[in-house]
Amino acid sequence: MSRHFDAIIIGTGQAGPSLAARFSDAGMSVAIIERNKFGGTCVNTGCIPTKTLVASAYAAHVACRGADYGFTTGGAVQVDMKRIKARKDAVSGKSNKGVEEWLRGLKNCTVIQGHARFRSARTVSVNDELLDADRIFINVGGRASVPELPGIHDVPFLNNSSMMDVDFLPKHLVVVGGSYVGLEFGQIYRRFGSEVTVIEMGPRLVGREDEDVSQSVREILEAEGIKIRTDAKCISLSKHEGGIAVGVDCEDGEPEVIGTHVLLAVGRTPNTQDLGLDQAGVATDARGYITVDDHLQTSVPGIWALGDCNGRGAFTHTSYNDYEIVADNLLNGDHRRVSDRIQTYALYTDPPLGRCGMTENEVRKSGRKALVAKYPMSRVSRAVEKGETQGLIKLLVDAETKQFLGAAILGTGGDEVVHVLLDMMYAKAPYTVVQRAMHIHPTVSEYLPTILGKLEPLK
Ligand SMILES: Cc1cc2nc3c(=O)[nH]c(=O)nc-3n(C[C@H](O)[C@H](O)[C@H](O)COP(=O)(O)OP(=O)(O)OC[C@H]3O[C@@H](n4cnc5c(N)ncnc54)[C@H](O)[C@@H]3O)c2cc1C
Ligand SMILES: NC(=O)c1ccc[n+]([C@@H]2O[C@H](COP(=O)([O-])OP(=O)(O)OC[C@H]3O[C@@H](n4cnc5c(N)ncnc54)[C@H](O)[C@@H]3O)[C@@H](O)[C@H]2O)c1
Repeated sequence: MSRHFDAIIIGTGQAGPSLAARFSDAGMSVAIIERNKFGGTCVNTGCIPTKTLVASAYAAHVACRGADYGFTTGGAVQVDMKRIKARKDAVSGKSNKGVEEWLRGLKNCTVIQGHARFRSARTVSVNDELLDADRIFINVGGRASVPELPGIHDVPFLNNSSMMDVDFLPKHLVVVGGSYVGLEFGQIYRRFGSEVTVIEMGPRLVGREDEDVSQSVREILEAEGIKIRTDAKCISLSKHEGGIAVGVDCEDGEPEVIGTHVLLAVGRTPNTQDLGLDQAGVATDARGYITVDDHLQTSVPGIWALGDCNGRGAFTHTSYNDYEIVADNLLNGDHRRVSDRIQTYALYTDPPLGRCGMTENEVRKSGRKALVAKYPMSRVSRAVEKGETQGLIKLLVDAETKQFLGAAILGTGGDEVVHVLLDMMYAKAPYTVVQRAMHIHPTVSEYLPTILGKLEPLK
């Protein structure tokens, strides 16, 4: 005998809990299953704890720059890693508790802790119990990838989850992977006082971005004393009397980096291998991501996949947007589609990189006629006043429609300012709307009309 629900949700990431609440409000009976911590990656080992650490690192960095602003701290800035971790744990813990209490308080929702596994297209097992529903929603997220690097089984290494337990200052943190996870943690620990080396196998950091953006990010990190090794074609790990030796095999520089700790930040793997997807007939791609259509339905009618596990996004906002699409389509008879959303994200180094739409490289590849304008942050007066002049602004516009194609804002406030451009893209408005708008002084946004005045054909 199985227990029947109108809907079963597997995982409490960034889509599952909101979906449970919407269904519960609509009078549907819902079972939501979580095998680990409520709130998933973002809440416990991702966005929330890392951005809390970014804030501590920023405060320490500004304190170290006291002389630039006209104050002294009465000695060298000392970080207390136990207190930094306690602050991070408090912020993250509050959110984790909030998700659990919210779910347990929903009137038509049954919260079950345990590992869920499909037994058929309509049945799921958890803790030796069978549940069934006509609609099942998968929100199982992902975990840090562990590539089969030579020596990987011989040495200890950290990932984004185990980094959450670090309450000491690594003497020399070697970060393998020069993208979101690696660069955010790398800068955080450099600002806390660790020696940091980032090793990236590609030719540049944040390889999805344009060359000028990658180069600018690199200069910002190097200026803080982070060592960067790109083109590390053959990475290996081995024990060393000084800690761990990371073989880098770069085109230039030392062939080995000796660190006390290694952080692996080389991408994510979806949590789909132990879900019994074959029992339900749900298809995955070669990398284990659940294949979905434009409405997020899987290969099996009645089963949807939301968040990182569907490979259609890898951010909290894409997972939350998946929830909005599914809920609006099912409950409001809407026809929302994944393909209607515009790519956007931020890299939370300091200064941050705010991005929306296409990169310059992507625009070139698309072959369309475009206009581009670039402007250094050092000429933005708000940045000068704040003493935070690193970075650049780049705007891309379609030459014929005059609509924005994309933007990169690497600089103070870049994660917020980019929304001006993003919303114009959703509105399909021409760039002249922004150019004629009056903005507040002194802000980074007030420069957008000036920068748009410098648009020229993309060569
Ligand atoms: C270090 C780091 C920093 C990040 N920072 C940002 C950021 O600043 N901004 C941003 O937008 N994104 C960020 N991300 C990405 C973001 O965390 C994820 O995209 C987001 O959490 C979406 O996850 P999700 O909803 O797919 O599921 P998740 O949050 O991964 O949750 C899935 C849940 O399902 C549970 N589960 C899995 N399998 C089962 C099963 N069989 N049975 C029961 N439960 C199961 C898991 O325990 C987990 O709780 C960051 C990620 C990392 C790693
Ligand atoms: N600010 C944010 O929104 C944020 C922050 C952190 C993480 N995230 C999410 O988490 C996901 C994972 O981030 P990530 O940085 O781990 O992965 P990623 O896929 O963004 O980057 C992995 C990096 O590691 C490199 N790499 C891969 N294998 C390697 C190897 N064997 N040796 C050396 N380098 C190697 C890649 O070239 C790439 O630069 C991202 O896709 C992102 O969506 C988002």
